[in-house]
Amino acid sequence: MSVLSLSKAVSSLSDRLSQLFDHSQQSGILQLVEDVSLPPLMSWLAAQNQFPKIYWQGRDRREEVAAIGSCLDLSFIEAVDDSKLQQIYQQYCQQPHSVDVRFYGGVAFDRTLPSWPEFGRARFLVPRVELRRQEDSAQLLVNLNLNEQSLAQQVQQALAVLAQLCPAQPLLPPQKTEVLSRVDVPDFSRWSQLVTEVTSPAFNCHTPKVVLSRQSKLHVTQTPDPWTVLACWQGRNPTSFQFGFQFSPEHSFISCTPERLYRRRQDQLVTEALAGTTVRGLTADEDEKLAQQLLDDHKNSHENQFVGTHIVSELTPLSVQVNADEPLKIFKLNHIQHLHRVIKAQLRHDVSDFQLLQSLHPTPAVGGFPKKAALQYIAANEGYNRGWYAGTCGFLSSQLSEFAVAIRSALLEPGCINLFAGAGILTGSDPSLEWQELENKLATIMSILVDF
Ligand SMILES: C=C(O[C@H]1C=CC=C(C(=O)O)[C@@H]1O)C(=O)O
Ligand SMILES: [Mg+2]
Repeated sequence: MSVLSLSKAVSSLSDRLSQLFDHSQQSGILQLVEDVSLPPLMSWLAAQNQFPKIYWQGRDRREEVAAIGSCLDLSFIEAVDDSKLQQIYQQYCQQPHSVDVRFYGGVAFDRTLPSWPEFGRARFLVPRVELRRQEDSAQLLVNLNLNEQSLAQQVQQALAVLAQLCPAQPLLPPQKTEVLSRVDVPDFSRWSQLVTEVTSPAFNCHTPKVVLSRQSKLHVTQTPDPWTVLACWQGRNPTSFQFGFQFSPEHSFISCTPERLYRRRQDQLVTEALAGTTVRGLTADEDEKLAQQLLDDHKNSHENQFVGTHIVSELTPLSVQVNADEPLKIFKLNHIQHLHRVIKAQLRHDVSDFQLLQSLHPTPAVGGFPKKAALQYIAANEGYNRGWYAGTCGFLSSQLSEFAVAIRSALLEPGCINLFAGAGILTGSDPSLEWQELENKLATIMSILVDF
């Protein structure tokens, strides 16, 4: 049987929705699925006028998702109530008729602090409509939440969303943005003070690593379309995760991050230590030499080691077995390269994604070591609110969950683009070199946004 085009699959699903029969004993999420031949998902998402909009592509390109609307939206503005989140999640995911319910969302860098409006300290949702590409299959899914409303009401809402879908439009490369001004927080002089303090023996003896970061606020004449920017970013770093959350037309958070927090398939977990950075060479020889220097460099290996050791010690009580790959490898991006160590674990059967998120996030690749002291120092000294930058974003489902670390990211708002970059500060860090590392980490997105 030939696979339906998206427009035919939408009509077929609409027909099926209209014919649904109300069994009053039904509860939870009812999911309708059609196999479909999909258009390019980012182009499709960019063309839609309904919110929220979510995009996700895993680093190994095994899953790509574009989703709009929601039938369940869990937003934690004042505090994250883990037990409530977990309870609601389990209630929706352990029902016999839920084929494959996924919760997409994110957790802020420091969930004990106020975060960005709309994004909250944590926000997870079950979309109304999802387009999913997985390995060789592609599906259109519609989710109905029978715990919140009657079947008839949910059907009506789903039909309205399907009726307003727009066809995908080709995405053109983004126009260069006119930057009126750029404000860095912290600025270089404050950054130097902070790096000097963190590397001083008096501080270092209790908190040996802090990942300091900077917000670069670009005031622009016109905010670009987030999906056009993300599509271009994806082209430059295809081996990174790409994701975006746009809860309303005004604000969007996009990321093209190389870093995985974890991927879990049943009880098999893959995570990693990604920290330690240098630039790419202009020739293959120079690139190789830079990679070797990075592998041999004491400060950078130490920077990575804090992350690996912490992850292994957090995973050990949750796992039957934990293995960290030896030796360290190199992860190459468009402008920079990182030290990389893969860590695998077989989880104990009673371990939930919420436990994993709590124990792994934030790793010393974005926070520091010890975690609590580093987070306190960041909150008191960095001078801006990180929100979802260096937070974690991804999806939860009963069989498969995956989260990326939200670095190499941008928050787009009316009239400004906020870019973020951080660097691990420890013994051996030099303020000017670490500042240059921040610039190197922004090089790809800056080359997409502005003319040099
Ligand atoms: C915190 C960031 O990068 C982390 C991940 C990889 C390498 C890092 C480093 O070498 O400092 C950082 O720990 C960022 O890009 O904003
Ligand atoms: Mg570094």
